[in-house]
Amino acid sequence: MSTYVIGDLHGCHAEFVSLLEQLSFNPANDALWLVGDLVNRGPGSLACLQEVQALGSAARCVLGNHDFHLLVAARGGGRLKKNDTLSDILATPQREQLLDWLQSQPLAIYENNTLMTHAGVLPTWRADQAVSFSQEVQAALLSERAGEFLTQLFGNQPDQFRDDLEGVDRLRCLVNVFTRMRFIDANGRLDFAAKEGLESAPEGFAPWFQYPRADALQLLFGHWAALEGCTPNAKIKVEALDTGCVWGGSLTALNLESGERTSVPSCQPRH
Ligand SMILES: Nc1ncnc2c1ncn2[C@@H]1O[C@H](COP(=O)(O)OP(=O)(O)OP(=O)(O)OP(=O)(O)OC[C@H]2O[C@@H](n3cnc4c(N)ncnc43)[C@H](O)[C@@H]2O)[C@@H](O)[C@H]1O
Repeated sequence: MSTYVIGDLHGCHAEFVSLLEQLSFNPANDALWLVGDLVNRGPGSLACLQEVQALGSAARCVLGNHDFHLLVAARGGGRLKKNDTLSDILATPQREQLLDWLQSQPLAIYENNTLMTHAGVLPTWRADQAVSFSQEVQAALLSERAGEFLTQLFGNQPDQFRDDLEGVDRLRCLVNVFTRMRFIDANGRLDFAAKEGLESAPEGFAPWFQYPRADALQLLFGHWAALEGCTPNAKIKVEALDTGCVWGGSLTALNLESGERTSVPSCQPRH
């Protein structure tokens, strides 16, 4: 039995199928963890959602910012953007069932001293706190007022988590840490402007994984394609899994037991 962690699919269905074949993935014996952003930008968002859902309990995933973008577009009054590739999901007769499934996914998965989130966690958050914060957001997503929550979700403030934050401000801040974080300052304040490589760090900010932690937790994340799967000068045990498939890079799986990485090349044009 093997556990494979796969980076951002972003609708790259052909590459997903090819990677599972290369791994000889067997849902009866193996487990699949997905770091989120199953959909958008690539051509096969609907097929990716269907494929992951069809794997049943063999696949576990966390929500990414583009998964939230889909939920907000479908159920929170949001608008699609010019380059979004989500129309096939919004038009399919399976739409409500697929969205219900997506909306019920967590933002953090923790097992065997390993924590998976889409973008990362703040260095001050213990694993049990991250799981509890994920459960807070999940409770809002599963509540009767989920539509109202999705309507108010998007925004960049508050950009610094404090435990006394309440209501939708607290939830927005938690979602932004879990799904959008890249650079933070020494006080844990998030920057939302810089999206490229480490050279794009704003003054006084550093990648979240360059701050030390008090524990020896292993962190798994995707989201940051410009890292090309690397975490230079990391102060923690961490694996970056987004190798930019949708940007013409590759789709990568990490075998959690052996530490071995397997990649398949992208079918998308290089950006
Ligand atoms: N609470 C909330 N508030 C607001 N919005 C919310 C939200 N929750 C969810 N959202 C959603 O999140 C979006 C904003 O998220 P952001 O995280 O701010 O930005 P993004 O550009 O959408 O990031 P993406 O996830 O695509 O990252 P990637 O590294 O692939 O790509 C980033 C860049 O990297 C570049 N890149 C890729 N590969 C590279 C490489 N090898 N080298 C250099 N650059 C590379 C690409 O060109 C690209 O420009 C909003 O549009 C909204 O829909």
